[in-house]
Amino acid sequence: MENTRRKLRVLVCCTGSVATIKLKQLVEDILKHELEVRVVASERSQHFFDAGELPAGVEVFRDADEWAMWTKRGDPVLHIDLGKWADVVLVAPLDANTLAKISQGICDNLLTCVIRAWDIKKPLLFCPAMNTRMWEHPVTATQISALKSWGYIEVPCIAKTLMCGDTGLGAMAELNTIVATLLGTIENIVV
Ligand SMILES: CC(C)(CO)[C@@H](O)C(=O)NCCC(=O)N/C=C\S
Repeated sequence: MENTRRKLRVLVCCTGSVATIKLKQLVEDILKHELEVRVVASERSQHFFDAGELPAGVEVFRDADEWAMWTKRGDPVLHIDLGKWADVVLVAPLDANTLAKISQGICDNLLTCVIRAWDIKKPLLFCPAMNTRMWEHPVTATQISALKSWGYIEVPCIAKTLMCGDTGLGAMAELNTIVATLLGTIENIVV
């Protein structure tokens, strides 16, 4: 009896942290595990990666795609359709701005609209990444707690010498940690 189940679908959402320079490697690492990947890129995240360098077949969705696709009743509503498509959302990296927006329910771009409309019965993992000074500001812990209160799964940041030369917490978790947490989260999903 061949396996009639489809591959699990991972929606990787990337934001405007410099850690988005690791997106290509992250997607490649996820694809090693019989998973399907699509990417939602915020406008600022595009400064840190080249969509043309991602593995073939990995579609990247941007704010403009939402408006190009919907013009009249019956047209697809991208942020809803992407949420229905995905079995799991992985926000990697989650920058300070998007953390704040998600924690308050702000939805002013494709990425935050997908998350605002997310079915919280399905898993959502987030990988904070920001400068140490941002990480240590008390507002951060408040916002992280809000996301965890909804059942979202944090892949905690780690201490490194950051791109600006500061040394401390705020670096995105290592890719192997992110992928291991993802696999552990989805291993019991049956589609
Ligand atoms: C970029 C990378 C992955 C290199 O190892 C690491 O420094 C990191 O996760 N930085 C994210 C923190 C950040 O956004 N800093 C912004 C200003 S310092």
